[in-house]
Amino acid sequence: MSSNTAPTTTAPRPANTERRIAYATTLAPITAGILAPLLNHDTAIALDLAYLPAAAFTTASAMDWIPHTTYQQLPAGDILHRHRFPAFLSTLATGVALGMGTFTGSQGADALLAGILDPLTTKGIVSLGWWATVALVPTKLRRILTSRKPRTARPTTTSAAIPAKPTTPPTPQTPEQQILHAWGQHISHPDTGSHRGQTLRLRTINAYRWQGTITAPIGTTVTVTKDAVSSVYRKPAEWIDIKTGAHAGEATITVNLQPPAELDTSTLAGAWRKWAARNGGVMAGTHLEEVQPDPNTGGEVARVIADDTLDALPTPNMRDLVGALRTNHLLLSYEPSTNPRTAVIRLMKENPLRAGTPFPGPKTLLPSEGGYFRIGRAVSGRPLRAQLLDPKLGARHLFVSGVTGSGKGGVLQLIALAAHLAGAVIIYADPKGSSNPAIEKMAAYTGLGEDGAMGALLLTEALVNHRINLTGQIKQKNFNPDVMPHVVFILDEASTLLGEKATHRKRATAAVGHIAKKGRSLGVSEVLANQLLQLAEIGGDSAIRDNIIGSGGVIMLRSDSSQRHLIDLPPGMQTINPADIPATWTGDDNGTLVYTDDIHIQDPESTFGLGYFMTTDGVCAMGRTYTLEDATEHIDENNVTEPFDWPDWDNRHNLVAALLAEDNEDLDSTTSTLFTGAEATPKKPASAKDKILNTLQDLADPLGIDTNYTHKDDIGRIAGVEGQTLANTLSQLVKTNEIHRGPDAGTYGLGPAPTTE
Ligand SMILES: Nc1ncnc2c1ncn2[C@@H]1O[C@H](COP(=O)(O)OP(=O)(O)OP(=O)(O)O)[C@@H](O)[C@H]1O
Repeated sequence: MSSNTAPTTTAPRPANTERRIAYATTLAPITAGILAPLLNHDTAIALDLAYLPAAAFTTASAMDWIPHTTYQQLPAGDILHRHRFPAFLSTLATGVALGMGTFTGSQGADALLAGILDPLTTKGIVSLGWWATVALVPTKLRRILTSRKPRTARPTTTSAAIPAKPTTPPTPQTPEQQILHAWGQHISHPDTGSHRGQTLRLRTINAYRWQGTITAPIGTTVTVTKDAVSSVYRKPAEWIDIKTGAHAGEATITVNLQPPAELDTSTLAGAWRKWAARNGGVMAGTHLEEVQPDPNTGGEVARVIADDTLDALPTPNMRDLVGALRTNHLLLSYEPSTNPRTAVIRLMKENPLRAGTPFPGPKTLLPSEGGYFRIGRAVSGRPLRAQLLDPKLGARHLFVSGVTGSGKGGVLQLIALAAHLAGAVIIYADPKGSSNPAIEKMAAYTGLGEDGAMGALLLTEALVNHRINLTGQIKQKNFNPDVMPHVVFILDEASTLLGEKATHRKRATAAVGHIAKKGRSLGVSEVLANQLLQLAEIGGDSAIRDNIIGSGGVIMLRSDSSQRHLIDLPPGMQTINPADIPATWTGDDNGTLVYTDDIHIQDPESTFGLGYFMTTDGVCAMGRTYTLEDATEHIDENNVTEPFDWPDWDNRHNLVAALLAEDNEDLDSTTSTLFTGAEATPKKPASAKDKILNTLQDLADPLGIDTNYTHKDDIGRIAGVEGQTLANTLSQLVKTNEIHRGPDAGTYGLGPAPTTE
């Protein structure tokens, strides 16, 4: 739909009227010249007097001094206006003829009319000038004088013409015409408009609103105001929106014909505009697009877009945004996207996560081509996915944080089940004791309690060391699951081993850091769960946090607000605050102020599993894990994968015992406060180092003169230390000069290597 300035079509006029006026205008001077000498004195004076106002009118008309409203009042005012210049010439010539005829009689009139025949005289020159003026009149009016077609007054535009006095009802018939007419009359009209020459082109019109484009004359800008439009169309100014168009001389206009949704604060659009996006508001400089109902939540969802004045959306303080939209944290979801100018806002009536999503079955945990499995649902309905093995990059790590009861165990169980179903080896360390029996059923090795968990950790580290050697030998650069199975090491309550007061802190920190660093290409994933993300809780080693979270991401369940400052949250997600998640779904602040015994208090439902999921899947969203209290029914205990690439696996229990003993020995040498006295000292198993040194001492020359060398196989057999542990311990003892290599390959002797002089 398009139109220019309001076409104000005048009523059809009898065709001859204009022609008659043209003839009269043309013939008036000649008629005056012929008749004037014949008039008696009184008639001549009356005619002269009548001439004066007519002359004044045509002169003023020719000079454009007469207001258009005056023409509108006159019969055939539009014709008078259109032919004002020939009318002026005709009046001029008529005045001269009238003057000559009435004041000098027939002699003067003859001289004026016939003087042209004697052009070289003064009267001839005057006559020539008069005839030239007279001749100019029909020349100007020739189109009308020669026209044979009945002529109707042509439609005119208000920017160029004067609306004629209507002879038929002038009201435009269609809504479009009415809008354009009113615009042409009151806004763009070249003489009377409030914003002259600023024309309107309509684009759309319906029962709710009309929209169009305002164009200013070249070289000027659009200055039409909402107030001006409001006054013309009798609509409140806040129903009207005027925005800059493609260039300074253009603007787009929307006039709502009924209260727009943006003004109704019970809608998302209204609340956003009035409270969130207001000047100085939490989301000033933004607007909503694609606002639509959200069947999942009974509320509304929309895209938040940065206005042209902003480069990127501001990062809202969620508390402010929740307040601005008059809602609560559990009913508002704000999801930024990778595009810094857009985000998704969801204002819910009912949080669909409250009801929880029952675990849909093992197939949801099977990895996609890219290694992603589903562990829950985001508030948008999108599945929440995590990844432990990337087909190209290798193993991924994960961090799960949340206060006690927030559902970390539930997340770990789902992750373990995904690993189990995918045929991965699970090594499970649970310092709390048996807090997740289902995971134990899936694990190839489980270490319970503090020491047990430490053993599982050291076992995983030894496996990583084995794979470092193995991949070096077979020259394998990237992880290949056909050569070695994927391993998932799960450490719950990590601070028990890594926290400031943890007994095994130093050793455990080194091991966790080592696995986090080397695990990717060796196919060993590390999944840590802890209440807090603070460095003090994870060995004081930022590399651990960075390597784990930077690898597979973090799942932040309900926690305290400081946690979000500890990691680099994805762009835009600085808004999230795990402390905003309440412990229960009922937390109505608008509840009763005064309680009596008969007031029913609803039992609260836990928000376990509810949190922010920031995994490598690219979305960072509020979501909740599937409801799965116990995974046992989905576990195949006869199908628990073991690390077939590691020969020492069969000896894992001895190995763990030796590694723990070694660690305890180190602890002993540095810690004297662990035990209160000699009587209280528990008998610890000897470490591999002790066993080897004792063996070599037993085999040494009793006189201490010669050095006896023993083959490592014999040392291992006598000391009861095997495989990798034997090799590692021997090389460690050589390094510390407690033993040295013998002249024959694979033999060792006690003490530092003898000096050769
Ligand atoms: N995904 C889930 N499905 C069903 N129930 C769950 C789920 N997650 C948690 N729960 C319920 O919430 C309770 C507490 O969860 P969970 O033990 O996982 O919390 P946590 O964060 O590990 O706590 P803690 O640190 O004290 O061990 C569970 O005993 C279980 O009843």
